[in-house]
Amino acid sequence: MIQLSGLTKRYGDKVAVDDLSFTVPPGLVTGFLGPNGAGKTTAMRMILGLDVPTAGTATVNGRAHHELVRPLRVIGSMLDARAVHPQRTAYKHLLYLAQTNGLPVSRVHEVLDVVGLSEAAGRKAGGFSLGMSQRLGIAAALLGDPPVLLLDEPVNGLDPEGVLWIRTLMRGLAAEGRTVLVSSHLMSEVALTADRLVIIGKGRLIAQGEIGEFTGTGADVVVRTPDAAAFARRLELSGAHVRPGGGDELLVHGMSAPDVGRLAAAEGVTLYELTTRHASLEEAFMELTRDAVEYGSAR
Ligand SMILES: Nc1ncnc2c1ncn2[C@@H]1O[C@H](COP(=O)(O)OP(=O)(O)OP(=O)(O)O)[C@@H](O)[C@H]1O
Repeated sequence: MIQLSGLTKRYGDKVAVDDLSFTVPPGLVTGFLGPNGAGKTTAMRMILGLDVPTAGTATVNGRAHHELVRPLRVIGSMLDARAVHPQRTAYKHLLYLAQTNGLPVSRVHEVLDVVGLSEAAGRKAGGFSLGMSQRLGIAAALLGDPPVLLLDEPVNGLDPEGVLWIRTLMRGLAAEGRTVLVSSHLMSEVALTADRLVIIGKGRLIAQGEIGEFTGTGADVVVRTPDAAAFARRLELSGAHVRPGGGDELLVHGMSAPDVGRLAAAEGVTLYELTTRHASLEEAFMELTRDAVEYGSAR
């Protein structure tokens, strides 16, 4: 489990992470979402003890990172897959990590096998494709067989096969009971893998919950009725926000389909259609983070 409590990081006047509190439970993949510059990497760096918080705490299984005796056995991470000495072979890179962290050499062979790099183990990491580098980064994260995994944008720049591989791996790791936190700035990408979402913008928590809870955000009720104009006024009087959908169609916001149906029945209004239109996850994400985009495009 990862726990953030009032976590804050300031760089001069800039607040990169602002009073962030949330819990990442075990046994699930949690997507850590936010537009570019939202503070995801900074928060992850503080969880990993690479940056010191200005205020607040981040703990991994109840301890701050610097209190962990064998950190790689508790939390494995991939922040920047390219951050490997280019002249070092994949095997040597993992061997060095294993030896400096008191892990058995047998683990090096095991993780190379898990990520499908056994054949390329003797090649220099500097010559690796992005996909191979990501696999090596994941191998390093898995080296200590940790119960907690933290991956920063792991599918960035991968081909479809690589994306599918990472998704399947993350789901498998969560199914084994591990805590998996994976960041992304694309909702569509996380939606296919994550069970839960934590959404941040400008360093602050915007929303969190199970993935199904987000599709309801921004849902419109579509109503078709021959009395469109009159029923629109009646809906507005009841507190709904109504937009004309063209012809006999109304798009109702802020009132559920059952409530719209009940109002129509009470008013004796004939309905041809009454449908809840769920916003896609991507729409929900854009809606939630609209005011939190650091460099939004002018509209
Ligand atoms: N070392 C630093 N010094 C000054 N500002 C920083 C530093 N590191 C991050 N920032 C700023 O903090 C904010 C959050 O950055 P961060 O990289 O954590 O965001 P992110 O959500 O990971 O974004 P991305 O998806 O683009 O990687 C940004 O405005 C960034 O410019």
